Amino acid sequence: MTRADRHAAAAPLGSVSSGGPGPEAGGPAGGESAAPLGGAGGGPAPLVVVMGVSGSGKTTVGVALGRRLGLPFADADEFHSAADIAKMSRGVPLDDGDRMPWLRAIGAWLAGHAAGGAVVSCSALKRSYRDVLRAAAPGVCFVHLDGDPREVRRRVAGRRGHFMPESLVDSQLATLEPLEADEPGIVLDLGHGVEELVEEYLAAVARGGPCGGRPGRGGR
Ligand SMILES: Nc1ncnc2c1ncn2[C@@H]1O[C@H](COP(=O)(O)OP(=O)(O)O)[C@@H](O)[C@H]1O
Ligand SMILES: O=C(O)[C@H](O)[C@@H](O)[C@H](O)[C@H](O)COP(=O)(O)O
Repeated sequence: MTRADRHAAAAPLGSVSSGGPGPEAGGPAGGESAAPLGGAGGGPAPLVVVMGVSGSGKTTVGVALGRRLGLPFADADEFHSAADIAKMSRGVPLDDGDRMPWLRAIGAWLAGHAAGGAVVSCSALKRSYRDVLRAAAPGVCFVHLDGDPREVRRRVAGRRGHFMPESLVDSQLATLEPLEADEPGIVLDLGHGVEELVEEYLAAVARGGPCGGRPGRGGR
């Protein structure tokens, strides 16, 4: 049993506190009005990765999006090994070698949910990391929460009970590679309200944008 599985067994539904709900903790991500929306125009169910640096709001928005879409939610934090968590807790950024098995595990989770749709929050900072996720789950759409680094630092500094120190935000920002034109996804302003961001995602889908059908519509 992985750390993620163990967490999932005990995790509450729909929590957005440190770590958030683990893989499979979601089932459908809770919520009163959790009607599965499916893909735009009756297309495939959404398979969404909410990406961005630590503190951008991935977990919070991912939970809200999963709830709104009526889809399972998983937080990539729950796929980290204990060694990864210890390393970040010491203020040492993960490297590619640390991240690859983690990304493959998240990709496997996405692949397992490709038919019904799902939402994952995962930093997915580099193109090469997103390539790993896309290789496992070709229909995935990335929702990048981007914006003011000062707001990101403020959020991480104010967050309690999370292993990620504020000192690692600069490394996260330096590592971040924005979505490229051929990567299906959208960019949203992390400074907007959570429900506003959910609405912005839904509006982008309704417009038939990059996440409006899958796979493979590039551009934004
Ligand atoms: N859109 C938002 N507006 C205001 N605060 C937010 C928003 N999204 C997240 N937060 C807050 O910012 C902090 C970091 O959010 P979190 O979802 O843990 O980010 P991440 O998963 O990207 O590290 C949390 O305290 C959360 O409540
Ligand atoms: O690739 C990484 O270095 C980590 O995955 C990192 O990006 C992630 O952000 C941490 O797990 C902190 O968790 P939060 O992003 O939820 O703050």
